Amino acid sequence: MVEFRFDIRPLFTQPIVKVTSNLLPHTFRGDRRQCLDATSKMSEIIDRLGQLSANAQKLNTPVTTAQRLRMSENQTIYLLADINQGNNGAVIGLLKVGTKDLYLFDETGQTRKVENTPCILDFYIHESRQRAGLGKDLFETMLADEKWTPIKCSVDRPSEKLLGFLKKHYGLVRTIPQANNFVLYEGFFDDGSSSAATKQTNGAGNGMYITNSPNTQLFGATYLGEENNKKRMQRHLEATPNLASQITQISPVGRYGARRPTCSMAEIIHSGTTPTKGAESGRIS
Ligand SMILES: CC(=O)SCCNC(=O)CCNC(=O)[C@H](O)C(C)(C)COP(=O)(O)OP(=O)(O)OC[C@H]1O[C@@H](n2cnc3c(N)ncnc32)[C@H](O)[C@@H]1OP(=O)(O)O
Repeated sequence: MVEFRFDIRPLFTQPIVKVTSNLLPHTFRGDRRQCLDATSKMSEIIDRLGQLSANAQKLNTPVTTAQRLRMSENQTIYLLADINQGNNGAVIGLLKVGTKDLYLFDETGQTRKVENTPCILDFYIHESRQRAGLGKDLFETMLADEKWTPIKCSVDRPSEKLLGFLKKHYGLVRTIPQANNFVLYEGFFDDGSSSAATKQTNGAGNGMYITNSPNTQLFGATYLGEENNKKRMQRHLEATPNLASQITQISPVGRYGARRPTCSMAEIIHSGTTPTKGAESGRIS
């Protein structure tokens, strides 16, 4: 347990408090002087717990510091304390969460940009109190407060212990492979609304769309939550007979879309006219 030189109890009027960029517990009430005192103490608590979490995960630098929280716009730290410990009480654990815009692969390997993805960013329970259900208490409080469900959370580089925790308490096992450090579980993209979290409030509705597909180039972003999208596109295709062939002719992006070098042999054969498809790919028919 993590004890401090000061009494933590005025900061923890309840066992779990929530702290955002103002570095004050959500329950805090006080004047300016008390406010400065509280932010200074809370900074110390966050830095200590962040360092212990980094040590536990063998990270060179902490993921969680007071400075980082102060600079963040959409991160929240939940802190768990035992106010009956010793003379000053003790802090037991930390859970940092936030939302991010991420490019993610779905189950079919399609890339999607998901806005406001709920992310589990850092999680730590002091070694002396692990495996006693306290992590679950902290996590459940966070889920209820954020109105998130576990399956809709992405997890930033989870440790073996956290993987075990998610398996044990929420039955999360099967992951969807990603190209980044985030772990997603099967079911993340499920349900009609495709909403990554029930608390998404961005202007783009559920904020999820397929990227870089020919359809996106033709029709703009395809919002997956719209049940009528397929029908809308079908109607559009029927009304525009050439469109289906245009879709296949649209130049791809990335290295496949790069301009090919002119084939000088083809130029000689065709007297400087545009190379044929065969010549373009290096073959002379
Ligand atoms: C995105 C990230 O934050 S990744 C980093 C996650 N944090 C860490 O790895 C730091 C060290 N670990 C911890 O702080 C804690 O173990 C936490 C936060 C992962 C879980 O908190 P706890 O209070 O221990 O969880 P709780 O008691 O509710 O659940 C216990 C389950 O968690 C997992 N777990 C917890 N401790 C361990 C451990 N030492 N070894 C293996 N699994 C563990 C197990 O599944 C365990 O169930 P079991 O005892 O039946 O095997």
